[in-house]
Amino acid sequence: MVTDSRSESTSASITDDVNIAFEDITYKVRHTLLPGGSKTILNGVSGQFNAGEVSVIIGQSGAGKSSLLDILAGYTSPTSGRICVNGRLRNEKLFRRRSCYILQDDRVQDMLTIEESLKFAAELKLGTHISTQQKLQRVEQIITSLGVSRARDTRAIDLSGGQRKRLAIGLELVNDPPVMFLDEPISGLDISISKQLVYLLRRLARQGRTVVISMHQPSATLLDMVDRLYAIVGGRCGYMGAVSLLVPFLKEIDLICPAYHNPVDFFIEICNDYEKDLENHSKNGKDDQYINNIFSETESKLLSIDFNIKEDDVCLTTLPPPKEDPTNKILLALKSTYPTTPLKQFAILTRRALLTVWRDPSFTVINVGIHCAMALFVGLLFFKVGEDAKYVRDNYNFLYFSLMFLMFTAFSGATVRFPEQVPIIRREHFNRWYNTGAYFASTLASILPMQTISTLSFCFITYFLTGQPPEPFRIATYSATLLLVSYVAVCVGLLNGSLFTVKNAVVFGPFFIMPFTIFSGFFLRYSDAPSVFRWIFHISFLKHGLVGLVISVFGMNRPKLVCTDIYCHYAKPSQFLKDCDMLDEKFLVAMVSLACIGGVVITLTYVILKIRLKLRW
Ligand SMILES: Nc1ncnc2c1ncn2[C@@H]1O[C@H](COP(=O)(O)OP(=O)(O)OP(=O)(O)O)[C@@H](O)[C@H]1O
Repeated sequence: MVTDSRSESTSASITDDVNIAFEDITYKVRHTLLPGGSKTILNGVSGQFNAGEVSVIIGQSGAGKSSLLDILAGYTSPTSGRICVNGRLRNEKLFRRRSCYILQDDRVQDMLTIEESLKFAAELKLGTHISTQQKLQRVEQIITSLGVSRARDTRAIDLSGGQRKRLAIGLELVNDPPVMFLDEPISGLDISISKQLVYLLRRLARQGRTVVISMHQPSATLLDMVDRLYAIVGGRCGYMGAVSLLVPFLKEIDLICPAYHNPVDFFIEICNDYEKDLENHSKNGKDDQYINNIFSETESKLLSIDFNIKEDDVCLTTLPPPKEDPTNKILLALKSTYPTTPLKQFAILTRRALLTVWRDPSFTVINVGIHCAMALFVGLLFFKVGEDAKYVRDNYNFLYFSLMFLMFTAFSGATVRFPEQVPIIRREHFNRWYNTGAYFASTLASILPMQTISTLSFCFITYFLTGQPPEPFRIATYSATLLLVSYVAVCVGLLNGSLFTVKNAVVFGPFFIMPFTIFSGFFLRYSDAPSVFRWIFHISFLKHGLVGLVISVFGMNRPKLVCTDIYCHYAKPSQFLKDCDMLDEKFLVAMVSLACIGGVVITLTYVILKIRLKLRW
């Protein structure tokens, strides 16, 4: 029956069917740590979704539709139960290679246009067995099929809610997966776009894909394009079968749907009152007698209805499968989960991130502008303090302020980076666009150039305005120190952002930075600190930064300074180094320490991001 129904497909069919069956799925969540503090979301539900069909999960809000979809897509694990693919226990890794999950959250890259987003997706998600020409053709087909041709050059930030939703769907259609899960894909779309979208999904299903969609309450027009209904009532199955058999099913338990009434509307209205009867009658999803004539019914209905949809506007051809033997399951399971190599992923993601950064004025013009404006202000405030021994203390204050300013700007800019991106990364990573390492490296590669420009602008303006020694070697060490400090601050900001949401990251930010500030050596010298706290100086990147700056300006055998007063205590720079507890400090050691702290923070951030994506927290 499945094969017959595919004859309407205009293009080649998917070669291997993926039929999904699930049995006794229970899903519980803990809302408190106290005993008994768990809530059962799904209660022993069973059912099956087949290739070639459009299956729709319906139910009231909070019934458990998204939870079931999350479990079927492999996004969350059930507390108990079995999921089988083509009659055998599902292999998660293999399944993820062949499926995509379009979540309810439709966040996309705001600074990219529809066409750019789709092209980046095609580059990342389609392997080398697809030519560039085919990739572009695919992008064109998706733009036309989703009805977004007129907005193709509009940045996502300026799209309407419905257009963003369609873009989010289009991004996952790029690689032509055999199994598609879509959570509420038509919410926020008008009826004509909803029809076009469901019709597209139906055509994709007819090419042999397994399409499972969750919807609140599909309208009668949409129902005509649906093959299988799976109704959830309070975490249990209330019906599984053909749309046309829902009314007879209800009649068997004396629930009569009024004539000319949408049966799904009727079902949703009465389901709460008859929860137990519905569960018993459908055997919690185990009864398959209502799925017998799914196709013949819906096909005949559909052919008799004018959908007012232009066939050519809703068409996606199937893509050639990768050159691998799909029957060799062991080899496939061992192979990388991603269609492109990590290096290629890194290159594409870096290009995408740089384009995004370049288009976001807060990261370019404003960032550099603020650094230059602040450098001019500070430079004038501490004008020429570096030339006179009388102002050595002021010069020291200037050095510390520079350190703090660059640290804070770098830290706060990086802090919001991950929390803003996590919903997007989570979706893309789950749908196997790229691995965490490639994404992480591309984030660093896209932040550091802008950080370098901003920091160096600040460095050079202040260095000359404050009258520091015009010696190339000192300029180089001074700039290198500030650059390294700002890079480490970026890493600490990323670490903070990898742990929290935007709000919490901003609240916790100062707590992250405070220990480094107190133990920087500016407020409290190493030798004056209680010995129990001294180790913190060694891990404070600000301490090593301050050492680097002070040595650059006052160290490295700097000759006696000019003194315009009767007496200058710090005319000899070595006296100042002694009083700062820095006489024995080495510039190189400070730089190596900074690099090591940066390395540790980067590694920690990467591990946390990886865990966060794995646990989907
Ligand atoms: N982690 C969780 N902790 C506590 N309750 C949860 C958790 N996840 C889901 N729930 C609850 O489980 C129920 C089912 O949630 P689910 O999102 O699956 O419903 P839904 O049918 O998709 O609803 P909607 O159509 O409104 O999206 C809801 O009452 C929800 O509050």
